[in-house]
Amino acid sequence: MTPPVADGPKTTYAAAAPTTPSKAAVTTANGTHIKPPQPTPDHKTSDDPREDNLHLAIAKHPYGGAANLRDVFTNQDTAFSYDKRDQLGLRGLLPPARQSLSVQLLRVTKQLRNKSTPLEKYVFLASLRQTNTRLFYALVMEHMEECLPLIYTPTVGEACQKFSEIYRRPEGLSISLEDKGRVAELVDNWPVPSGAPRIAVITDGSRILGLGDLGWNGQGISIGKLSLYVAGAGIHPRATVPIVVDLGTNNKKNLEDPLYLGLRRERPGTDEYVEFLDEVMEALHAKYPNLIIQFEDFTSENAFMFLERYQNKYPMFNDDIQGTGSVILAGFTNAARIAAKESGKPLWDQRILMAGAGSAAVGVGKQLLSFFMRQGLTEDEARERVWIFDSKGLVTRDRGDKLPDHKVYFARTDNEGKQFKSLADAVDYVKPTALVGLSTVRGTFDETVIRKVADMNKRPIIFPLSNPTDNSECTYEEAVRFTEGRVLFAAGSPFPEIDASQSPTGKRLIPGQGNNFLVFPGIGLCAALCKASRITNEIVTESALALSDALTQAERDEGRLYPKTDRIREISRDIAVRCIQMANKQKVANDGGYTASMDEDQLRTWVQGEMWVPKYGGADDA
Ligand SMILES: NC(=O)C1=CN([C@@H]2O[C@H](COP(=O)(O)OP(=O)(O)OC[C@H]3O[C@@H](n4cnc5c(N)ncnc54)[C@H](OP(=O)(O)O)[C@@H]3O)[C@@H](O)[C@H]2O)C=CC1
Ligand SMILES: CC(=O)C(=O)O
Ligand SMILES: [Mg+2]
Repeated sequence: MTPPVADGPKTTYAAAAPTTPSKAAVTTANGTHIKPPQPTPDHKTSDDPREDNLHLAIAKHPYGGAANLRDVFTNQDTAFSYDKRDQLGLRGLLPPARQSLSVQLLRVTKQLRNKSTPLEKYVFLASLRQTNTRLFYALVMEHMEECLPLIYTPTVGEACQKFSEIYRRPEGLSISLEDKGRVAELVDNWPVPSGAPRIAVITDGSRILGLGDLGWNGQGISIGKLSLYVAGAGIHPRATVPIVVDLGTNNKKNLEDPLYLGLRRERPGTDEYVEFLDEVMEALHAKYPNLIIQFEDFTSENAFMFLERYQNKYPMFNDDIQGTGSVILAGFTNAARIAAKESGKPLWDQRILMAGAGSAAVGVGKQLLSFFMRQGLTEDEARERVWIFDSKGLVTRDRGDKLPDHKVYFARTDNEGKQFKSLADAVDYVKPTALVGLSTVRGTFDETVIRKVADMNKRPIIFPLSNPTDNSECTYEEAVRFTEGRVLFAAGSPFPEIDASQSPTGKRLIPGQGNNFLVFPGIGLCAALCKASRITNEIVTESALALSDALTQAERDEGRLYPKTDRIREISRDIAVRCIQMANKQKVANDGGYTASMDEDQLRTWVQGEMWVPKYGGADDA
């Protein structure tokens, strides 16, 4: 992520000693010893981004030992062995004690916990990532549940709002409209050899979480998402490219802020926008043909437009439309099973009212159709079970306003001329079994709305999914209180559990976190490993089914709708396996038949072996 120091020779990344777990024989679950076929010639390059033991290749730096400490990927700080200190010219530049990664972890955990606010913790963690990448990821992975809300939602929201203010040093690519015509040159400046980067997250900062247009400050979202690719799916940090395309901002506050680091201009019209994005996509693809590009936090109309424009041309997906659709399909399937069991009604007998009709809501609505269709409903019957509600009320064909294309599919025609301006009225009309919130507006699920849905259902499904926490349609505490603890709940940002002593049911209650971070790392890992030429809708749906299946019996017994987040690596691996199988079925895997030749156990072992682990290697971890 952070480029290596600029004042020395290029990193020795390409020359690092290769590890070749994929060539090793695989022992399957039944004990068979099978040697997988050899990879295609370009499958393993000397740039292989899994390469972890880069420090082995560091030579004594011509500008002095200190330069070795400044390379964030190779730096081990106090863990450098005495031999290596001699070899690299580090004697005297480090404290005398030599400490292992685990002792370093104790120190940084303490330092993190000594910070008082989430934003201070965010800044501390960002500084650690920019100083010693492996220690940062070891910390995040050791304390996943504690760190996730700091490097991701909700804290990343506040960090993006103040991104220019808390800026310390550059991370990622900033491609601005001023660079039009020379984007390829900028991409060439990215200091990682061609072939190595596997995943980019690109935002234009125009709709960051539910916080609106933050312009260049949206770079924090690309960085946050890619940190989860590394921590959650084992993508090598140097194989990630956080990108902000800066086309200006319509955020007056940013434009007037002397500290703001983006372009000081308003956003251009659609034609200029598209021409620029085309240039960016071409430049990235030309240098890195297998790069997976995740679109993140574009305004809804642009999100749909670019997905349609690029999805059959490049290996890309839109996380807000497709990732969110997948993660909510998984949680909804698990919730619907519980509700159906208790009500005795068929699994398909659901009526979903969505507050919000943007990229996320429409993405979720479309994925939910696949749930109904798997129960035997036709597409039209499935669509009849989903209602969308926007800032003007229930979306109907005869409402009188011109609907953008993405709303037309779900616009109702069965309302007999009646319009429903308040969500409470829409609830009376629809009689939903499930409320899904992707409206960006706190309080949309107020007491009246929640109590109505609670009166209609034994186990009401309520998913307030807007981020960050302050934008959530309701809190977990409210949902539990107004449903007497019967709610089946998932929110976009984390909420605290409710202790048995405070719970209306007398049992500990655990909220779900329905957030696309549970699926996008697995989808990206799949696409990167099998070099997918396209990320098809079927691959995305498969990720949802795999996530739903990932829930263990123990987790179900605790009432969870999603697996525990500290199992994210295992979940991402299993999602990647299922998605690779789907990619092979759809003939979009581009690895010369390498993954297609493995059975599921072999594939799981191979995927696991490809996942990067933050450690110094050998004796240096001791
Ligand atoms: N949990 C997760 O994994 C994810 C969560 N999200 C969250 O979803 C939210 C929405 O994202 P996105 O769809 O891209 O954003 P948009 O801004 O495109 O969509 C917001 C939608 O909400 C509607 N809306 C606004 N006010 C109200 C209201 N009072 N009642 C009902 N609807 C209202 C808007 O109406 P109109 O169309 O009339 O303007 C619009 O349709 C964000 O907060 C984002 O953080 C997004 C992706 C993933
Ligand atoms: C989670 C996410 O992608 C969003 O809130 O936009
Ligand atoms: Mg998003």
